Amino acid sequence: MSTLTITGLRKSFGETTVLSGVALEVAQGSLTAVLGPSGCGKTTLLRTVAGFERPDAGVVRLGDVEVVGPRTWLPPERRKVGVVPQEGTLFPHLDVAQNVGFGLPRRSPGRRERIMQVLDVVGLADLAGRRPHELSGGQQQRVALARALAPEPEVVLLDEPFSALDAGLRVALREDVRAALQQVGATAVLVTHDQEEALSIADEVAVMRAGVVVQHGRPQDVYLRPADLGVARFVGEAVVLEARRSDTNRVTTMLGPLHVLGPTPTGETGRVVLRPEQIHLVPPGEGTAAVVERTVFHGHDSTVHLRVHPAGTRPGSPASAPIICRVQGSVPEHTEVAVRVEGPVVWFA
Ligand SMILES: Nc1ncnc2c1ncn2[C@@H]1O[C@H](COP(=O)(O)OP(=O)(O)OP(=O)(O)O)[C@@H](O)[C@H]1O
Repeated sequence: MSTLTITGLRKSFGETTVLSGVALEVAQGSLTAVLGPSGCGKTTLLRTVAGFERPDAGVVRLGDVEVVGPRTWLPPERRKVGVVPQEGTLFPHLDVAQNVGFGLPRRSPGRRERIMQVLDVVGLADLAGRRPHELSGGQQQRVALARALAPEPEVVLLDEPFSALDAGLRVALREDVRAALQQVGATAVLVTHDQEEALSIADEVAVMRAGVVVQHGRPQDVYLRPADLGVARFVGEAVVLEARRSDTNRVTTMLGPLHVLGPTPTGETGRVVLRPEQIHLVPPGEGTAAVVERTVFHGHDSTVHLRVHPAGTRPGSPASAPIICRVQGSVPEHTEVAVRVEGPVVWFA
């Protein structure tokens, strides 16, 4: 498998610009999740790398091979790219082994062994003789992955491969898919609009917005050091507070003085972003006073919506602000509590 390098990729459909200069590098053997809202150009990006769309400009390289460039255009079948689409792309009249072998030369020696090898990687060697309609949705997607891996592609592209599955199955399958990709050392790009999926299985996350990659990095960095407020709000839940710089790396907010992770604040006023799990409920008097407005139960935890009343303001006054935090169990509405922030925050001027 090779490193995938994309630079300056542009694509418009008529008047609509969909990709406006995408740059992305996916290291050999790693999985990058391309995360972005509906319509930001994720699928178009994948289709361009696969060769199903022809870009207006830009370069795509697989290792040393330029597959798209100013004077290069390799058709899909010459690119060594494996594609796992959303769903329902298996041939219904072929069994599992025949589906997996579809992209392999008919009479190549070792064909059967290769089919069984990749079925083994996805844990389906026992089902080689079944037809697609005899498989669950998750098994069908694993066959689709085996089919993509069979011809030993340089890169594997997965376009929302779990979106048609129910929540529980999706979590289990994405772990299996990650393990299978790792086992064969695949260079892979997974497109998703599900931020939890992106953060949990990818080595790196590339956040796309309006046709460009706005941030690319390890999941922890994208979550804890978002490049801008838009990324902060899209990747996980964000609490945004007005802030005033008080020292080199300190700011004053309605939740008290906070430490800034970086970049160092410039200017006198700005906003800081923190995550709900940084906000802790403490007994009244031990933090900033707040009132519980609503608790939303999720099973594993609850989101508590609070309204904070900074010192000197009255309930309902414009200076009070809504924030959220997470707790185990539940807190009744109208409970008077106090909140304290742990850990650093990120500043935006
Ligand atoms: N063949 C096409 N002709 C015209 N417009 C297109 C074509 N393909 C995509 N678009 C437009 O390009 C934009 C981006 O589409 P794309 O499918 O790449 O987004 P996406 O981020 O994958 O969205 P989703 O998550 O909803 O699949 C959309 O506005 C879409 O309508």
